[in-house]
Amino acid sequence: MEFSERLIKKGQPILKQILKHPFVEGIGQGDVSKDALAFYVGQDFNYLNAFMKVYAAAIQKSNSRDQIQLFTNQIEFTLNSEIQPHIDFCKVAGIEYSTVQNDKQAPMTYLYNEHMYNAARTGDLIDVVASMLPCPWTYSVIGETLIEQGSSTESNPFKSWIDFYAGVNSEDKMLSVQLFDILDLEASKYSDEKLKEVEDRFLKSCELEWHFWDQAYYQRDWKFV
Ligand SMILES: Cc1ncc(CO)c(N)n1
Repeated sequence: MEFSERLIKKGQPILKQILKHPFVEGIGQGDVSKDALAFYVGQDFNYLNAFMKVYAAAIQKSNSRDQIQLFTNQIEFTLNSEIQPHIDFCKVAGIEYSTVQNDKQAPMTYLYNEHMYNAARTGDLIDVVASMLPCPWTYSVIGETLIEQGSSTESNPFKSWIDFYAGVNSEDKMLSVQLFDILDLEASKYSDEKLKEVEDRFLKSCELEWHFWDQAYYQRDWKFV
């Protein structure tokens, strides 16, 4: 079995939980609380800033110009295109995008960002890519699944959000395929023991995706700090 197949297989139980999460189901049903949406966008703005910096680490660790090109395109996409889904959520929440851009990192955002930075600091390209992949992977599956479920209707206020991650995500989907290809290419260089570590980084990021939705749904912030 290819390394990527193994990760996709092991990630299925978490992916299923993500698809069942009330925030994600709420997007499908066109019904998520304004507080949850505002909290999500503030945290996701922060997360995507970290995500772009981790792409920069992936560039440092790249082995070819094709890889450098891929990561460069992705930074550009995150910076200039991925603001659209944030604007979609802000519109439904009835807030200005600028009002959440200085929100402090909540605990799970901190954990997820630090988890990626750890891979950037201590790992090789394979560690960095494994920690980043659940981001495009889970969102492309969310988008596709919501489309398949018939949720992208004119009356759903999240239509544009769903279409972005399902359709534009032909781009996101292609991206996850390309990133899985990098993992397979790199995996051949490493021992089973090392690949177990890489798998752990990947699965932790999958779980952190679930926590990210959950944190925003319940607006869980630091309690004492
Ligand atoms: C936390 C998180 N994961 C994935 C994506 C998709 O890029 C996003 N915007 N935020």
